[in-house]
Amino acid sequence: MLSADPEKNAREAAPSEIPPRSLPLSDVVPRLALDGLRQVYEGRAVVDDVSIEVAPGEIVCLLGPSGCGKSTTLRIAAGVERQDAGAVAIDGETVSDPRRHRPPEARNVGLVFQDFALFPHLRVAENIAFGLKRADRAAHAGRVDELLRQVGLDGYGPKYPHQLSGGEQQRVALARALAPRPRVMLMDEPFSGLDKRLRDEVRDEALSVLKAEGAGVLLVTHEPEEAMRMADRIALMRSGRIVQVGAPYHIYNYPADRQAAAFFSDLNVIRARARSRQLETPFGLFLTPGLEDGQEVDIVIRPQHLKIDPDVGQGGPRPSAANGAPARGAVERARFMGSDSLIEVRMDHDGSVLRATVPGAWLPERGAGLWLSLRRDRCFVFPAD
Ligand SMILES: Nc1ncnc2c1ncn2[C@@H]1O[C@H](COP(=O)(O)OP(=O)(O)OP(=O)(O)O)[C@@H](O)[C@H]1O
Repeated sequence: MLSADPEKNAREAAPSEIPPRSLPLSDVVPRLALDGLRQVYEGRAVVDDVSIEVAPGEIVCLLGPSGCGKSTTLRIAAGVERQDAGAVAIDGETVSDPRRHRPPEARNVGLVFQDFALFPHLRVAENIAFGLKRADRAAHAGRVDELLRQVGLDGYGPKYPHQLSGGEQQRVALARALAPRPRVMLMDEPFSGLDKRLRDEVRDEALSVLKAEGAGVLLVTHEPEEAMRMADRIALMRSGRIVQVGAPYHIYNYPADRQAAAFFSDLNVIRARARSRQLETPFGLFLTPGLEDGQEVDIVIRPQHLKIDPDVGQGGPRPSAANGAPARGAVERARFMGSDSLIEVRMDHDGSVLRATVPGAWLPERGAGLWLSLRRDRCFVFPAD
């Protein structure tokens, strides 16, 4: 039975699919703990009561649209900005609150920010060695070579920054931040300047090194796919607040609200009104015992979760508990997208267009009849916008 609580729907629909959530263990002191951070600019709270913990060896991605406060949160964690309220602790020790403020260089954090700056007059190897403590520099002559290899820049040590592309410079900045083996690594879109193949390689290598060393990584990105690929946990931000935290699987499959769902993919939305504890729709009944009579809701489903059956003139597939009843429509447009095909279907019952994706290449003719069904275990029901 569906309720307006998507987590409850999901739990009831597919309990065996839910993996354990990778929350930090409560008896482990977090590498980084942000507690009730708040920052106000020009009368607007751009960071509003943000709390999150990063465990040793954990990668947490702050994910959200442009301007939602991700970078400001990271800058406060680094100490390059002072918060109006809240506290930052590293390995259990408070390094900043409204009364105290330890500067960034005294926090044992690695920083990789968008506006990274290399020393132009120093060679690549010297730039990286700068990240090592003075005493370590001589003792770890091989460390610079190891770091260069990790970021895919073997042999670049003698070059100067101006001889490098933007992406190469970015990787030198990453190596410099990795050099002192920081306990906390703060990264703001650190791989954005790299092309896809290189980005995957450098990212996987850098993050596995950080994980192996037990660092806590807080990483900012606005790309959902990147966050899903990298994160142990994603903290979804909107308008200065964290709206949901969880493992990528959890955030994707059990979004907190419609906007959270929309952040990861296109959505189909079917508006309905509750009556006698159910929703009557062209796709069959949805039982919604938790809804009041008259409440308007949106039934939301991702394009890849619609079930498609070609109309072969026999009235469509039989209704079932898993998929409800099918509704008929006609192909408006079909496009090949690379790994899958996107089919836009104009529905007979109300002329609305629903989008469905199928793996591989399938391009039915415009006007071809199709039956669409909504997989009940993949539907979310949210209060109407
Ligand atoms: N020093 C500042 N003074 C005034 N407003 C600021 C300042 N720094 C940031 N802002 C505003 O605070 C909001 C949050 O900015 P922030 O850089 O944290 O967002 P973001 O989520 O990292 O965005 P993006 O992904 O575009 O980098 C934005 O509206 C920004 O314009």
